[in-house]
Amino acid sequence: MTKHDPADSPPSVAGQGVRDRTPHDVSSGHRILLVDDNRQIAQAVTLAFDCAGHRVDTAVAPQEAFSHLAQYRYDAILLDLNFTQGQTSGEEGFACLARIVADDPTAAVVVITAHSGIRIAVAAMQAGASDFVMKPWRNADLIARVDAAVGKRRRPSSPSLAFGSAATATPAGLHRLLGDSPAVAGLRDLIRRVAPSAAGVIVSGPSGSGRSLVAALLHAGSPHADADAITIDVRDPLAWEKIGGTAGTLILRHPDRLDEVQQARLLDRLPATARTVAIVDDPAMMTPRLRARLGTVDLTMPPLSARHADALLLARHFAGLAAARHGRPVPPFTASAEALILARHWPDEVRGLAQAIERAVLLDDDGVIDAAALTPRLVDAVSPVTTATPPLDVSLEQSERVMIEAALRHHHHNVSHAAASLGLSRQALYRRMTRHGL
Ligand SMILES: Nc1ncnc2c1ncn2[C@@H]1O[C@H](COP(=O)(O)OP(=O)(O)OP(=O)(O)O)[C@@H](O)[C@H]1O
Repeated sequence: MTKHDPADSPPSVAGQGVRDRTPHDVSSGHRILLVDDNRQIAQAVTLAFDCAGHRVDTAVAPQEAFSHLAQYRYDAILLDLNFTQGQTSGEEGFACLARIVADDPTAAVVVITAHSGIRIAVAAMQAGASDFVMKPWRNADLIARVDAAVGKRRRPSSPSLAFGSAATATPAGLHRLLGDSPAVAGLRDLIRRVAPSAAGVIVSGPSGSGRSLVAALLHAGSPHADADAITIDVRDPLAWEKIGGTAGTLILRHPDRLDEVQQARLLDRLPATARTVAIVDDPAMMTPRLRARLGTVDLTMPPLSARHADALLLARHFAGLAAARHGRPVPPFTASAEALILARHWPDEVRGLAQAIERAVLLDDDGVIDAAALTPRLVDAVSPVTTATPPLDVSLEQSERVMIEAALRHHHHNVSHAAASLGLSRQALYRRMTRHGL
C-alpha cells in the first residue's frame, strides 16, 4: 500500500473505470483514514490534520472503511476500536484491525482507545497496530504518533518479501475485494495463499461477478507484480500473438469457449515460463488436458444471489463512488431499496448492480435512493398493459417517464397506488410527474 508503488495500482471499480482515484490528492503530507463513528471527533481530527498539511478521510464504520480502502491508498489508518454505543470491549475494532493487517501487513494503524484502555491498547499492538492514542489526546501528540507510525511503516525490503513465496506475503490491495460473505472471505484467504506461488489458477463464475478483479489481485500478489500482466481474450486469434515467450502473468479470458481443437492449440502455445490465470464461465467446458495445465487451483466467484449480504455492502460502496464521481452527497437507501438490492437477481452481477446504483445516484432528486430508482427497466413488471417497452437506447429520463406513465395507467391514475407500486412516496411521485410534465 505504498503511496507510489506501481504494483499497488488498484483494479478498476465496477462501471467506473477508476484507477487509484485521488480526488483529494495532496502534493505533500499524509493521506489518513480515520475510522470513528463520532462525528465531533472526526471534525476535530480532520481540522487538526488539515492544519498540519495532511488529509483525512472519515469512515463511520468498518464497512465504510473497507470501501475507502478499496479505492484509495492510505499512509496511515486511525482506528477507533468501539463503534456501538456503550461497547468498550473493542471487539468490532479488533475484527476491523485483523482484516486490515491481514490484507496489508505493512499498514500503519494507530488505534484510539478510551482513557483507561491500556490493556486493550497493548492487545491491539500485539494484533498488528503500530501505535495507540488515548482519549482525550493533545492534537500535537496525535499527529506526532501518526507521523511516527508512517515513518516506521514496515516496508517490504525485497521483492521476495513483498510478493514472493514468503509465507507472510500478501497480495497488494486484497482489501479491494469487498464482501463479508463466507465465500468472499474464503476467496481472499485463498488468493492470499496462492498468489505468491507459480500455480496456475482457474477463476470461474458468472460474467460481471468480479473474476477479473480476482485475477488482478492474483497478479498483484505474484512475484511478477512489477510488470503488467498480459491479458488475452483467447477467442480473438490475433491476440494469440501476445502469448509469445511471456515469463510473467498471463491472464487468459474464455478458454472454455474454444472448441476442442483450439484448446489443444492453445495448450501447445502456452509458454512453460508463464503463470496463467484463466477466467472462465464453466471449467467443465475445458478439455481435461487444458484444465489440468491451467488450473492447479480453482477459485469460484459465486453469483451475487448466493451472497446477499455482499450485495448491500457493494451497493453502499458503489453509491459512495458514484456520489464522489458526480460531486453529489451520498444518498442513503430506503428500506424498499435495500430489500430490492438483497432480493433481486442482478443482471450482469456486480457490474450490473454498480451501474444501477450509479444511475440512481445520478437521477436522485430527493436525497434518497428508493426501489423505483433501481428498477427503471421493470416497466413490464409494473404493468402488463404498458404500450411500449422502452428501447434499449432510451434515455434514463425517458425510461423513468415511461415507467411512471405505466404505473399511473395500471392504477387508473390513483397516485397513491402508483407511488406505492414504484416504491416512492406520493410527494416523490408528484415531484417526478411535475418534472416530466405529467
Ligand atoms: N467483491 C468486489 N469488491 C469490489 N468491487 C468488485 C467486487 N466484485 C466485482 N467488483 C467490481 O465489479 C466490476 C465487474 O467485475 P469484473 O470486471 O472483475 O467482472 P468479471 O467477472 O471479470 O466480468 P467479465 O468477465 O464479464 O469482464 C469491476 O469493476 C470490479 O472491480
